[in-house]
Order: sequence, then C-alpha cells, then structure tokens
Amino acid sequence: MSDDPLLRVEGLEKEYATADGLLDRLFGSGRTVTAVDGVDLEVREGETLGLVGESGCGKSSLARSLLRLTEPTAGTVSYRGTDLTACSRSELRAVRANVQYVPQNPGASLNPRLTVRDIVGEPLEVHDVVPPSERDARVRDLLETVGLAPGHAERYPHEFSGGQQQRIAIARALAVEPEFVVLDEPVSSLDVSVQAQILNLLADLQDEFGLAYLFIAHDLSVVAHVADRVAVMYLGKIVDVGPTEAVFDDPSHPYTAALRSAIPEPDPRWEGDRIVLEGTVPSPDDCPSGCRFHTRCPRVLSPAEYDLESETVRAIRHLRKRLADGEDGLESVLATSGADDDVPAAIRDEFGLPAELEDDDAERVLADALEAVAAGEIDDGRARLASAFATPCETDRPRLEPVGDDGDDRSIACHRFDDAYADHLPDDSETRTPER
Ligand SMILES: Nc1ncnc2c1ncn2[C@@H]1O[C@H](COP(=O)(O)OP(=O)(O)OP(=O)(O)O)[C@@H](O)[C@H]1O
Repeated sequence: MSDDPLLRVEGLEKEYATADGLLDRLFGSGRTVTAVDGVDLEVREGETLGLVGESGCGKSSLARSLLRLTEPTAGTVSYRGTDLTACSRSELRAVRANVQYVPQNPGASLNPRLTVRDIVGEPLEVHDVVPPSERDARVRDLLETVGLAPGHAERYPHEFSGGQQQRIAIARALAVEPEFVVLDEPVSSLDVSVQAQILNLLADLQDEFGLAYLFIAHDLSVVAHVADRVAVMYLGKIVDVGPTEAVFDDPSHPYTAALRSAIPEPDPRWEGDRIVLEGTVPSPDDCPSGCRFHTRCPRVLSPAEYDLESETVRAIRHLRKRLADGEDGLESVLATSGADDDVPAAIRDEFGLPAELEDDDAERVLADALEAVAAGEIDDGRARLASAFATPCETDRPRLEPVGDDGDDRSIACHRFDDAYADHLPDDSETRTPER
C-alpha cells in the first residue's frame, strides 16, 4: 500500500441555501446551512477510511461534494493529482470510471422501474466498459461476485430484501471496475446478521480488487471492525482522525470518547464509563461559537484563573446554561424554595455544586452570583458567572492539528491537546494530553 494519497480533500465546504416558504424564495431571505465546513481529508490506496458522526453532521454532504455529485461551495479535491473541482463534465465522467458512490438506503435509490440487469448494466453502457454483446454476461458475473444468482437479473428491486438490494447497489458500483468506492451507511438499515454478510462481502471485494473505501457510518462500532483509519465528524468539521487502533485506544477528542463509550458491547480493549452527552446536536444553521462541540462537551476547559475539578467546571457550566434561560431556567429550584429558605444552597444542591468551592477566588464569584440570583437579579448573576467562568472552548475555534507520536497520522481538533491551553486543563484532567 503506497502512502501517497489516492484522494486529497482540502478546505472542502458545502453550503445549502434554504428557503422556508414562498416569501423566502421570492425575496431571497432564506438561511444558509453550512453542512461541510473546511474539511481536510486523505484516502490512501487500498485502505478503508471510516467516516463517523451523528445523523446530520454532514457525512453525506461531504461524500457527495467530494465526488461532485453536488457542487462544493469551496475547497479542492485531488484524485491521483487531478483536481476534481476544476474538471469539466467530460473529464469528471472519465474519473467516475474509477470512483464510485453507493448511496444510503439502496431501496430508495435503485430505480424501481428498471430490472437488475438494466440497473447494473447501465454504467457498463455509459462508460463503455464491455461491448454491448458481452453486457448481459458481465451483469451475471457481477451478480455472482456480490453473492446473487445470475437469474436475479430479470427481477425488479422491490423483489429483494434490504441486504440483497445493497448487493445490487454494490454490483452496480463495481461494474466500472473502480479503485475507490464511497459507501454511504452501507449497513445501517440492515439486520445485524445481514450487516455481517455485507461487511464480509466488502472485505472480500477489497482483497480481490484492491479497492479503497470511504466507509460512512453513524456508529463507531461498525467502523471499528472494517476501517484502517477513522475520521470523526461533528457539525461539518473533522474533529479527530487517525489509525483505528489509536482512535480507540489513545486519548481521544471528547466527542470520540463519547461515541466510543456508547458502543453497546464495549470494545474489550477499553474499560470506561458510558459518557452521556448533554442536549442534542445544534442546528448547522446556528453553530456554536468557539469549539462547535463545547455546548455538549463533558470536558470543557476551565478558566485559567482558578484551580477547579472538571466536575465543578461542568456543574458551573450547567448552571450558566440554565441562567441563560432567565427565570424559567431556574423555575424548579426557585418555586420549591420558600421565602425563608437558603436559595443559594438550594441552587448548589440542584447543580451538584459543593457548599464551598475548592478555589477561594472562584468561591467568592459564585457566592456573589448566587446571592444576586436569590435576590431575583438573574441577569446580574448570569453576567457575573459569564465573565468569571468563560472558557476558551466558547470563544476559540480549535484546529485539526497532529498530536502524539503518530506524527501526521493522528490529528485532533481540541484545545485539550494544545499546549497553548495547558493552564486551562481542570485539576483532575481526565485525558492524557499528547504533545502537539
Ligand atoms: N439539499 C439540502 N438542502 C438543505 N439542507 C441540506 C440538504 N442536504 C442536507 N442538508 C442539511 O445539511 C446537514 C448535513 O446533512 P447530511 O445529510 O450531509 O448529514 P449526514 O451526517 O449524512 O446525516 P444522515 O446520516 O442523517 O444522512 C443537515 O442539517 C441537513 O439538514
């Protein structure tokens, strides 16, 4: 396997203009969704690169724009040295004989009016792979290659199970004898036993034809078994990329750690607690400032001025978030506290904050803020906490930078791995921090 990348993606962006209604369309007042935001990525010859992230993080948009199935907004995609973003339609057609896309949900993407013979035979015709007289025989061969019967050629897609439909989609992609295939969630809609069959088939095809795969999945456990390297995506950005083993075993981006901990049967190599992420993925048309993951991150950095444990930092952040909702955010606490009750103590209790913080200066700020809240001055309390407990994760955007001993092969976008933010690591830093 050569180390020169087959495909190099640099600064790839994909924006969608969305129009909610007729007026938006008429006046051009719709919003812009940035689904892919400056992605750099490499796929090497013969390897499987797993691309993982929650639904809506931009995986399909990335895959489709790098193949120019949808036009990227910015960036370059170089395939064996040819910049696909600068190619004419006919040049692109020539490249497509080497690069194929197997879309998500083959049941919906296979044309229901065509027989399997026509579906698999179409790329043979478009790319003139074999003479017309040999096409039917080639289709039958391809069906056998993916484990279907040659006789299936005369049937229609709806006559097949989900696993068989996936095999048809794979046969169609293989028709042009590609060297790189993008597989968009190839097993996510299948039963576990069928998933294993498709994964085995893909591995066999890779061995036989020396294929490189970009394997997209929302589930890290699937990718763990098939990928040589893994790239983790969050809200349009790659936040962690490296050899599969390293991404699993070495200090990871907090988002990767959360995905890893969510694997139902934890990887036997890893002994850790389940990390439950707060809230849901923010909308890509309203991305958080700083690190996009900070609103859900269990390991945000603490202010450099104080020595606080992660748990305390997290609790204060939780309180800040609730205060941002004004009185409503603390309604449950304030409603149950009577006039004579110690409201600050009730708030500490609600948010798991100790009676006294371990850092005296931090304690003074918190106590004053809670007094303000107890006096009904919610805005004042929120402002005091916001200015004293701001973290660089809220303001500074982390860049994907090489970390640790793997050199360029392991990169993480997280301030925890950046020496410049060493003063901000909470006292009980849960991650070993490889040097950048
Ligand atoms: N054609 C489109 N027009 C407007 N917004 C779009 C379009 N396609 C995707 N999006 C938005 O872009 C974001 C990324 O979507 P995308 O389908 O690329 O994510 P994904 O990670 O592949 O998700 P899934 O696994 O659910 O397919 C989402 O917020 C989605 O709503």
